[in-house]
Amino acid sequence: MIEVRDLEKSFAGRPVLKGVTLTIPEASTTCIIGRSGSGKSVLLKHLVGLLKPDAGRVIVDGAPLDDLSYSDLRRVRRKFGVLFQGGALFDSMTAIENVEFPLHTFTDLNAREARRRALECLELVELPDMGKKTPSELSGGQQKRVALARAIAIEPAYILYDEPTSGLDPETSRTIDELIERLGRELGTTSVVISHDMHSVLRIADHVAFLHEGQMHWSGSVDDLHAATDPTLLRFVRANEYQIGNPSRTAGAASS
Ligand SMILES: Nc1ncnc2c1ncn2[C@@H]1O[C@H](COP(=O)(O)OP(=O)(O)OP(=O)(O)O)[C@@H](O)[C@H]1O
Repeated sequence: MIEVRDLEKSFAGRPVLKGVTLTIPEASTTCIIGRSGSGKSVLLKHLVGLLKPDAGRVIVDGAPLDDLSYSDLRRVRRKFGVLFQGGALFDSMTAIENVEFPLHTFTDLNAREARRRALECLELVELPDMGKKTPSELSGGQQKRVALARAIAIEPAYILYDEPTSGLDPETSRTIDELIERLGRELGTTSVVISHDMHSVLRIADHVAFLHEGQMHWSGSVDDLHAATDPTLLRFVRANEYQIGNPSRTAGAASS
């Protein structure tokens, strides 16, 4: 479980997170939604200790990140796979080398074992034959899948996704959503997904957290979301061309 308590972060005196509190339960998918610039990526980076809060804390499986030594923090980071916005693959490496990278960094696997595990991961994301290609030879959707294979390579307990479907067409987005759902189910991971795409959120989320003006304005289950009456939340959802609380539209979205 990840607990975020009263998290505050400013950049150059400008507050981005103004006391964010959130609990991310295990073995489920939490989607963080919010307007562009509301601080979603900044929040995500705090979860894995890539940014240090000005105040407040992040507690991962009972361990407060701010109290950890470098080696303990490294051990906690080993629990995370991260799919950054844009995939962030290394252009100079082939797909399989990208997937092997965290295995060489975080595990004691030898070259042959790392290769075998990387191949397994490419199979899990249904790209078994793409290992020798470089990122520039892959489509946007394939790049995301390779990045996903890299994120799951070390068998993380948590996978963080920063807008995994941005820039993809609806069909490819759906494939990525299905993959996120399947990997969560099969690997038993806890997923945290930042998304603008309400169709995607409604497909994959167990819990939804709405970040607004630096604060966790609303959070609840998907059922709660359908029953929500909070005007700020509804404005955001409607601005994203989604109608909640309407089963026929929801059913259509789930199968579109
Ligand atoms: N390292 C940084 N230095 C200075 N400002 C930053 C830094 N990281 C983020 N910011 C600022 O913090 C604010 C929130 O950024 P963040 O990337 O978290 O937004 P977001 O909600 O993820 O937006 P989007 O949906 O567009 O990706 C922005 O104004 C951004 O410019």
